[in-house]
Amino acid sequence: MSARPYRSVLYIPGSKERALEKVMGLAADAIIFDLEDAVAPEEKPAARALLARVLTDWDFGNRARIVRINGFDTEWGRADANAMDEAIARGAKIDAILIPKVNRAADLDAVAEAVPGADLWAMMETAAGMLNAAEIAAHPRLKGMVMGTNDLAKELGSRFRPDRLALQAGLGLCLLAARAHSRVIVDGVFNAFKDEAGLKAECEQGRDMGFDGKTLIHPAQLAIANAAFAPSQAELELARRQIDAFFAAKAAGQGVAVVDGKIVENLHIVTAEVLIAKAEAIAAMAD
Ligand SMILES: CC(C)(COP(=O)(O)OP(=O)(O)OC[C@H]1O[C@@H](n2cnc3c(N)ncnc32)[C@H](O)[C@@H]1OP(=O)(O)O)[C@@H](O)C(=O)NCCC(=O)NCCSC(=O)C[C@H](O)C(=O)O
Ligand SMILES: [Mg+2]
Repeated sequence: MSARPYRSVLYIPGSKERALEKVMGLAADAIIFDLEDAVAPEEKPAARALLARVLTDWDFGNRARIVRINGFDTEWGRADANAMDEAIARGAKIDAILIPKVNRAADLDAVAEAVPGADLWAMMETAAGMLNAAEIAAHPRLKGMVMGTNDLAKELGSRFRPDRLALQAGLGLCLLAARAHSRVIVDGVFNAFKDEAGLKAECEQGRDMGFDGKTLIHPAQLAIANAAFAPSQAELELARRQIDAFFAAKAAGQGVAVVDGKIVENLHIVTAEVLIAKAEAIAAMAD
């Protein structure tokens, strides 16, 4: 699990200078500067140049900066990677390059070579990607995975359902792969950006499954994701009581404590400590 919070990961089209300015005042834990699907083909060269400039000259604070490039099988992918590599050499702060439609681990190699100065993240959004999630997660340069639930639904031919039944197998496979290799993993976007109740429900589903956060498409979605993926006061209070009770039991020579009628063992203490560390990391983001 990552020490840095990734509750809210906001996509911004790399072509929209106004939105790029606006994000410097928004409470996003991470930003995906998009050169892929949010940017029209005729705008891609200008968006690439704009991103290289703003990532060098502007201060995006402590938000993680992730650039989604076009695939290397398109006419824009290599130029995107080269532009970001050159920007890094000039001092741009780019934490990671996000590669779309990753099908297998070997898809990461060419980007790893082209941009040696940034971590790699993978869009998990194809049927082949789901089946190869474990080898993708094991790639030595990979640090994070992002669910691309729109593309995945398109490939599967599945219909939208509030419970995301058709996507559950893929979400679960990617989550297993990410956790097996200690990678960050964030859930897909919720397209109906004016539907607050729907977003809240989907955030809570992703959180309960184990995702670190949710990718978002509009600033109005930030507060809901930040709240859903942060530990609540009640959870923190319980975690502290579990820790106190466990160490009191241990001092008395017992390996198990009971809190609120439930057993607390070593493994629950690890979970409680991770929760408290997450709350501290979130508080540090706000400083
Ligand atoms: C969805 C939008 C097209 C809506 O745009 P718009 O109608 O302009 O929204 P508003 O008028 O409500 O905007 C209000 C202000 O907020 C700023 N804004 C809007 N969106 C963003 C943003 N994403 N980041 C930062 N700031 C934003 C506007 O500039 C307005 O500011 P102001 O001028 O001060 O009033 C639009 O939100 C949008 O384009 N969203 C991003 C879409 C996107 O990135 N899509 C690609 C990623 S999703 C994807 O690809 C998923 C994956 O691959 C998969 O397969 O699932
Ligand atoms: Mg996609």
